Amino acid sequence: KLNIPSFSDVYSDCFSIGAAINQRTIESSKQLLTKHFNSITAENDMKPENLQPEENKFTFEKADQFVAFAEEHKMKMRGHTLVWHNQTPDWMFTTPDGSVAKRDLLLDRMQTHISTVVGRYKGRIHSWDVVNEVIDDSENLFLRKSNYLDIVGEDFIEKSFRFAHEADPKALLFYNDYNESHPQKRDKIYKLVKSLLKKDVPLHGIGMQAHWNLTSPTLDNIRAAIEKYASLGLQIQLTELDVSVFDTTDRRTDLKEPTTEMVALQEERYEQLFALLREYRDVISCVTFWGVADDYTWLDNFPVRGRKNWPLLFDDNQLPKQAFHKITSFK
Ligand SMILES: Oc1ccccc1CN[C@@H]1C=C[C@@H](O)[C@H](O)[C@H]1O
Repeated sequence: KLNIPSFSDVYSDCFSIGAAINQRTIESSKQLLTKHFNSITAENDMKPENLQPEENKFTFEKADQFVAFAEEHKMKMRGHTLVWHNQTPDWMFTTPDGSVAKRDLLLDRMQTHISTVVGRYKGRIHSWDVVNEVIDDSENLFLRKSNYLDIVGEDFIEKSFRFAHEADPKALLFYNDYNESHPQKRDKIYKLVKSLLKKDVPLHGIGMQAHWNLTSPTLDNIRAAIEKYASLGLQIQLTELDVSVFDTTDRRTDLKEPTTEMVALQEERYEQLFALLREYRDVISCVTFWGVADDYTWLDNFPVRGRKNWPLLFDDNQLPKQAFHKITSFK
């Protein structure tokens, strides 16, 4: 049996190695988690709808369990996420009589949510995805249209960071987004973050979600994005890495397992990606995968519900793929 090295040990002088977890995988992948990872993120259980499902009714049991697990196993914890247009309950934007909330009410609720959540885990959560996905994917729009933008206005973003910083001045605060290596979106993320830094907003890093596939984004575009974000003097983290075996337009549903060509391409892709990430180890502080092993990935339901995917470094029997061996034997 191959002697399998610890992923996070091999990368200890590069960056932390993280994984998104949920109630099921914290048990089913416990061995892999404690051996290979030194950072965890709650995949869904620390999103607004799961922490404050009703106004002033906070449900912290699961988050408490994950934070305790991280501390027990000397892992860092990433808080995901405080302000996001998705997975946020409707009450946040609605007055008690059912009309649309106004600016001051929503700002109060944002401050309550952020200060209660960040305050509860003060000194225990190393970094927060304070704001998630506010840049629009279309060419002619800067900020994504959302309830936050419509009701509060553009300053909902800086307010979010200031609320979080007040609640835990030591936590590292991140702006997090996907398609972050596409030149156009990259430039808009850069513009937003630069404008926040100019206003002395407490923002310490950029989260590149890194939901990638076998061909996109190109290594050149990833390199250019890392360079551009690093030029702001911020730390960079990959926060949701997976390498889908399907490209964004491929809706095929016939496969019961990845083709041999997909396996070979994914192996090559992971080897190239980690060679590039190691080159930028001075600015990259953590690489978090959006899952542990192929036996559970959000991509089994996105963008095609019920379509199996095999995006991670451990297969659906929780065994390391050849790609794992390739990226842990560079020394
Ligand atoms: O790749 C995307 C394409 C369209 C919308 C969102 C995303 C990524 N959005 C991420 C994915 C999964 C969720 O669990 C994360 O919280 C979210 O940040």
